[in-house]
Amino acid sequence: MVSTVLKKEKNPPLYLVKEEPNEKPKEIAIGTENINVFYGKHQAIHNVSLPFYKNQVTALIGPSGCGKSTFLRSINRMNDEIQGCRIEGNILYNGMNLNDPKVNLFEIRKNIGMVFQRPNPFPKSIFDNVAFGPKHHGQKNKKELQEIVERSLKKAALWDEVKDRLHRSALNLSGGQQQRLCIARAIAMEPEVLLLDEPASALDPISTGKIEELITELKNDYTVAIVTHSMHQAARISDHTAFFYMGKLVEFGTTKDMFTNPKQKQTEDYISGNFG
Ligand SMILES: Nc1ncnc2c1ncn2[C@@H]1O[C@H](COP(=O)(O)OP(=O)(O)OP(=O)(O)O)[C@@H](O)[C@H]1O
Repeated sequence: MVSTVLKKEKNPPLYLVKEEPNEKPKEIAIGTENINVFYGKHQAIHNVSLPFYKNQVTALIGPSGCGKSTFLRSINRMNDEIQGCRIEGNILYNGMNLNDPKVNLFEIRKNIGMVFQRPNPFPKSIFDNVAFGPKHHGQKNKKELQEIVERSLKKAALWDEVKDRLHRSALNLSGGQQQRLCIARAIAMEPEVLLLDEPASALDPISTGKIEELITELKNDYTVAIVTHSMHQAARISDHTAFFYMGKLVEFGTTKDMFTNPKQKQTEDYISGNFG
C-alpha cells in the first residue's frame, strides 16, 4: 500500500534565491585580509577578511552607513582619492598586496574596474567613452579601438541600441543605457574584477532588470562584487553574500545559506526586515 505523507504547507519564501553556485573548486580572484579603514579618527571598517571567488557574484549587504561602499572602494584603492582616509590590511591579488603603496594605481584600476551608483559617462561620444581607457593605456590602432568598443558594448548588452549612433553624445542616452555604457567603459579595460556600487539604485525597474541580467552574464568573464540595498536583488543575482553591520563583517556564505539558513541572529533579523 502506498502511503501519502501530507506535508504542512510552508509560508511562501520571502526571497527568490538563485540556486547554489556550481560546486567547482572555488578559486579566489581577490581577497582581503584584516582590512581596517579610517576616515580621520573614525574607524569605518573593522578587520574585514573576505574572499571573492572567481567568476562568481558576491553581494555586500547591510543597513545604511555600515561601510559597504567604503569596503568596496578599498578593494581598488579608490579610497586613496578621499583626503584623510587610511587603509590598513592586505588586499591579495595575483600574489601581490594591492595595499602596498608601491603598487601602481593605474594598473590596479585597469584590472579591477568600478561602476558607481549614478551613471557618470564623460561628456563625449559613446565611442569615445568606451575607447577612453584603452587610449589612455596606449592603444592607438583605430581598428583595434573599434573592435574593443564593439566587443565591450556587446558584452554590456548595449550594442544593438547604440550601434547606429556611436559618435553622438553619451549624455543623450537614458539612465539605464548610460549605466550599461559605464559598464562597457569598465569592460573595455579587460579587467578581471568588477566592483559595482549599487549600479541599479538610480534606475527604473525595466533598466534594473537589464542590469541584473547583464551581471549574471558578466560573471562568465569576470568576478563581480556588488553593493546593493535590495535584498531581492542580492538573492536573485549573487552566489555569495556578505552581511555588514557597523563596519564589521557579521556573516559571509553562499547566498542560499544566508537567505534560507543564516547563522547569526543579526543576519536573520536584517533579511527578515526585523532590524533595529
Ligand atoms: N568621505 C567620507 N568621509 C568621512 N566619513 C565617511 C566618508 N564616506 C563614508 N564615511 C563614513 O563611513 C561610514 C560608512 O559609510 P559607507 O558610505 O561606506 O556606508 P554604506 O554601508 O555604503 O552606506 P549606504 O548604504 O548608505 O551607501 C559612515 O559612518 C559614513 O558616515
